[in-house]
Amino acid sequence: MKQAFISESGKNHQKVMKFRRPNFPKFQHSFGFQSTPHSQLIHNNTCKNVHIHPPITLKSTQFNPSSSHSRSSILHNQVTCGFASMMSAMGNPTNVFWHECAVGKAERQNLINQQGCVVWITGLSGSGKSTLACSLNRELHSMGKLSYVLDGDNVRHGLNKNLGFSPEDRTENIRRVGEVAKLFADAGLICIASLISPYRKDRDACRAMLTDKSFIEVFMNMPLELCEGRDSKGLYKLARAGKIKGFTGIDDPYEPPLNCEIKIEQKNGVCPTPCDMAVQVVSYLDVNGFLHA
Ligand SMILES: Nc1ncnc2c1ncn2[C@@H]1O[C@H](COP(=O)(O)OS(=O)(=O)O)[C@@H](OP(=O)(O)O)[C@H]1O
Ligand SMILES: Nc1ncnc2c1ncn2[C@@H]1O[C@H](COP(=O)(O)OP(=O)(O)O)[C@@H](O)[C@H]1O
Repeated sequence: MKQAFISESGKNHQKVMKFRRPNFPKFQHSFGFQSTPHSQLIHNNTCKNVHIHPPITLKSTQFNPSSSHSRSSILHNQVTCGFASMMSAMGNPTNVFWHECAVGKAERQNLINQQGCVVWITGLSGSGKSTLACSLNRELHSMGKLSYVLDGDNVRHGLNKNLGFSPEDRTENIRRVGEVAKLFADAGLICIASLISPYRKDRDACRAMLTDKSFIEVFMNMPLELCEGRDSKGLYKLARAGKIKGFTGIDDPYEPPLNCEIKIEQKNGVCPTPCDMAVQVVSYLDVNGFLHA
């Protein structure tokens, strides 16, 4: 049987994966793993990353790394499997293989003495996302830490300039930024992504792209009245006048995070300064070991 099936077995994306292939009779495992909601089936000639809980060890006899027909690498509790016989997941290209390089994320991180991660800032327009992103970027820079900002507004001038604000376009906007952020994190950088990212499922999909707690969701928990009062771009006014349709917080929903790592909010009706907001995030990064390799 030239297929690898992944079947649902329980809640929260816990699934059972069974590999069946005549050339590898021993390679027939069932284990729970986290994956994206879309990954049901691995198709021919593709590779797939799965996050294994708990970590497992696969004997090398189960794979033949020198064979052009099979390939596998195991990093911590993440297994990368590539099988010529597998069939690709939804919409994935066929005949595409994963290429591993000699210099990996760990080496890059050692070089710059930090750990790659994604700081994902979400919140209403006007909640202070860009302000925090820039302030955090500056703070990290002054500490000798390498970071890069992916700002929703800016990315929409280039990579995502073909996207609007329909739910589908927002989902695609966030997916692309999530993928780019993942690459930056793999490069060893602290990637600061600042987007409204109003839908929980889209943010969760970005979280699922990363492993080992390196997705840090920061919720700008500012009341709509404050954001609207700021209205630095005049967009709320236009939205209230019906001149912009589907504006987040007015006639398009914002779904607040349920389990974010960091919440930035007012205290006694006073908003923290940009510097204080950045310090809050920096101390999280420090305590959680991201500021050293
Ligand atoms: N309909 C509608 N809803 C919300 N925001 C709108 C809209 N139209 C334009 N803008 C401007 O686009 C900026 C948000 O872009 P994002 O890429 O962060 O949005 S999203 O994550 O895809 O929802 C957002 O920037 P910020 O104010 O910095 O959040 C707005 O300036
Ligand atoms: N902590 C803060 N204290 C005071 N003003 C702020 C703060 N954060 C943001 N602002 C102001 O609010 C407005 C919107 O901030 P911005 O960072 O552009 O929000 P967003 O990126 O979420 O749209 C700007 O004029 C900015 O100067």
